[in-house]
Amino acid sequence: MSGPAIPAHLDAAAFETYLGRTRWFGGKGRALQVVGVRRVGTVPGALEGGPRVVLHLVDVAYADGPAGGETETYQVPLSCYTHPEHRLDHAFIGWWEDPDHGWVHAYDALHDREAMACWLRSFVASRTEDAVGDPATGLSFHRLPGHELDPETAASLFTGEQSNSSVRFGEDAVLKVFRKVTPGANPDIEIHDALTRAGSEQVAALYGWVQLDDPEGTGEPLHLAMLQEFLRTATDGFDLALASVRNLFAEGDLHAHEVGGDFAGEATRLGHALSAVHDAMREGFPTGTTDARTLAATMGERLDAALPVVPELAAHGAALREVFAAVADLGDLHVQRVHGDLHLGQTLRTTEGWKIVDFEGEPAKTLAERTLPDSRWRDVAGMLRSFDYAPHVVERTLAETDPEVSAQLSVRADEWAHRNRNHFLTAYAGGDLTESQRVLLTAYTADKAVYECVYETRNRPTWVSIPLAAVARIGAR
Ligand SMILES: Nc1ncnc2c1ncn2[C@@H]1O[C@H](COP(=O)(O)OP(=O)(O)O)[C@@H](O)[C@H]1O
Ligand SMILES: O=P(O)(O)O[C@H]1O[C@H](CO)[C@@H](O[C@H]2O[C@H](CO)[C@@H](O)[C@H](O)[C@H]2O)[C@H](O)[C@H]1O
Repeated sequence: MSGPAIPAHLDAAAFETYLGRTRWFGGKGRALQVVGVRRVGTVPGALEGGPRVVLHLVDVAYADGPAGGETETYQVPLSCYTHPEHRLDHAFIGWWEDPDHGWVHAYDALHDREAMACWLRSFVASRTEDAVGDPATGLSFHRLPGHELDPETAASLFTGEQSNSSVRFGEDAVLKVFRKVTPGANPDIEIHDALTRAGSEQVAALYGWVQLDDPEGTGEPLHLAMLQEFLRTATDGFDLALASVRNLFAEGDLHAHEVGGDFAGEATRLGHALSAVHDAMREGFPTGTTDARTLAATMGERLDAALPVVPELAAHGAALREVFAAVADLGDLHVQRVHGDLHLGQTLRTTEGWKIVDFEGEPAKTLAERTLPDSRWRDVAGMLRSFDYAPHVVERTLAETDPEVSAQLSVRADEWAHRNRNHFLTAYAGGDLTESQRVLLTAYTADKAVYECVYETRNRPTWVSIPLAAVARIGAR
């Protein structure tokens, strides 16, 4: 811990209020208590008259969590001024008197381009492979070889829905500041590092990262942020899929292959891209085998945990358990590092082809679970589920304005999903699947749909019908 103490009571209240207002805080809607605020370092590169950027870790406990149980830790970098900065009122966190600096007016630094310029200058100062930082706090900035940064590039915060916060520097680089942090190597950095060094064309190149050495005394570093290539020609894969579906729905009499916005070519290219990324991850990380019975049991346990949250799943419980039980007969399964939470929203179409982003895995899993080797078919199943979501999201949007939306539309939705799933799968597998692969893929798809039922119930309750319908279809096979 460094720097003068800030009155603890003032801190906790200010952070508690702010967390509840942000998009990225994972505990929204729960009764939270900030049980600790740690000042862990200052970003170098402050200019005379500019803000000091002070990194804070905020420990949060929940009234509905286990008493004395685990807390979550969120990163909140503060941009500190000696006077109010009204242009940052929307990101105001608190103000207090500091023994060393007098009155401090503190704002979420991600919203402040002056503060983000300090991060960029620190990366520029950290010459390739030679970290710059503060030995007193263990904070360090790291760079990979091969890319020059311009310290004058202006910063702007991404505005989309995110569980972290990303800032782009012009059209050159994007800095993702991790919000919920856990000691240990961050999988997004770890995988981008390996794939960038291997020359993969399917990911945005890693330029650098920020870490804190051993803040918890466990010997594990804490990864705070990742700097990578900004993909300036990128369009979100899910948005592209929605546009394709709308095209099909607008052409009442035409089939998917006859419509201008047909997605099948993109689905094929996505299949090839995922296969290449999987091959690169297999080369870059340890591989092994896992007993199929263990996997089947884990899927069953996930269903058990989902039932109290989504009681409608009970009607399909027996059928789902049969699907999982079939996996148990498959013997030893090949496992490797995978993406872990792949869907169309994690794919970006650029002029140079498809890129895959966000290798952090499913947000609800622990870091240890997210970094375990797994079957490649988990990611394939994630994509298949997304090909089901896209047409049904458009269908339900249309139904909101026109409750009489035709049954014909539902048939067309299935047609779109079926066509694109098939193109993706054929490209990924390079031909037909074996019987064992089919059994495994069906189980992973069912498992993902169960996960989605829980995810939607907690985050977008009106969407839960989409994965529930998929569960019913899988169960009815
Ligand atoms: N390298 C990049 N270049 C341009 N846009 C990107 C890049 N990486 C991610 N994005 C965009 O930012 C969004 C959020 O990124 P993501 O890694 O999914 O963040 P989070 O972990 O917060 O969900 C993505 O949906 C994508 O549209
Ligand atoms: O992107 P995240 O890592 O935050 O993933 C979570 O949120 C996703 C939604 O944004 C969720 O994805 C589900 O909805 C998508 C449409 O919005 C759909 O394409 C996916 O197939 C579906 O799973 C994801 O499951 C969740 O972990």
